[in-house]
Amino acid sequence: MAYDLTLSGADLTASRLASTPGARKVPSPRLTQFLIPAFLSGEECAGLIERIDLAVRPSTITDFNGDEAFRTSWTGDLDYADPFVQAIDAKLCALVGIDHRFGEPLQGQRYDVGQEFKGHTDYFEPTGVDYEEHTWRSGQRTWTVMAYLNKVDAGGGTRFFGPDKIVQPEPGKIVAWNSLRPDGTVNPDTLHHAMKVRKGRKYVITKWFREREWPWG
Ligand SMILES: O=C(O)CCC(=O)C(=O)O
Ligand SMILES: [Fe+2]
Repeated sequence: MAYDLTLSGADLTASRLASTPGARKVPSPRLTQFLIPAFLSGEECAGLIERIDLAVRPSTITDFNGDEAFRTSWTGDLDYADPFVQAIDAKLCALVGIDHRFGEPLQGQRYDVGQEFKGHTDYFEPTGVDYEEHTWRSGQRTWTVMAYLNKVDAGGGTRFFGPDKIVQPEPGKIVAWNSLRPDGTVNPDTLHHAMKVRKGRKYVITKWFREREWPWG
């Protein structure tokens, strides 16, 4: 069997996403990004929401910039020992074709009315004071796979500044992008803002992949 050795791991993930039924590539030369409607079922979304609500703590950020209102949401860590969580994790890893070992533990985020996560990138800023601490073991973040779990009554879109596009929450919808450029450097065009929820609540899960293995137990 012949392999095309000119394809990178990122290319393989992109082609895998592109061939997923219903997937759409965002037509921007500035970043590699895909949208997939209703990838998670209603049952999967409901089970995740229930678990996030049980686990919430105030969200944190790296490289604090002095703005106390920068990320005002809730984070709920999802327990990989839970077979339900494990199945969702496996589904997301299979979607991008990246081994589970390269992913961080799945996180949930909840935004109540007025909560947001202002403009940020998911990669660790190479010039940031926290860079070494966050990357020495598993390396930089590569792909982000995020799923919206519910319909938000008003607000709560994710604005991407590279393509200047707002992705609206819809139950089970995936937005996935690569934080790195083809040469492996970070891509500032992946800057995004989880906009304030105006009415209702918003739930998402985020799965971040790394260059090297995550220290799973
Ligand atoms: O909730 C969103 O729309 C985006 C979340 C996000 O950007 C993050 O958790 O890094
Ligand atoms: Fe983000």
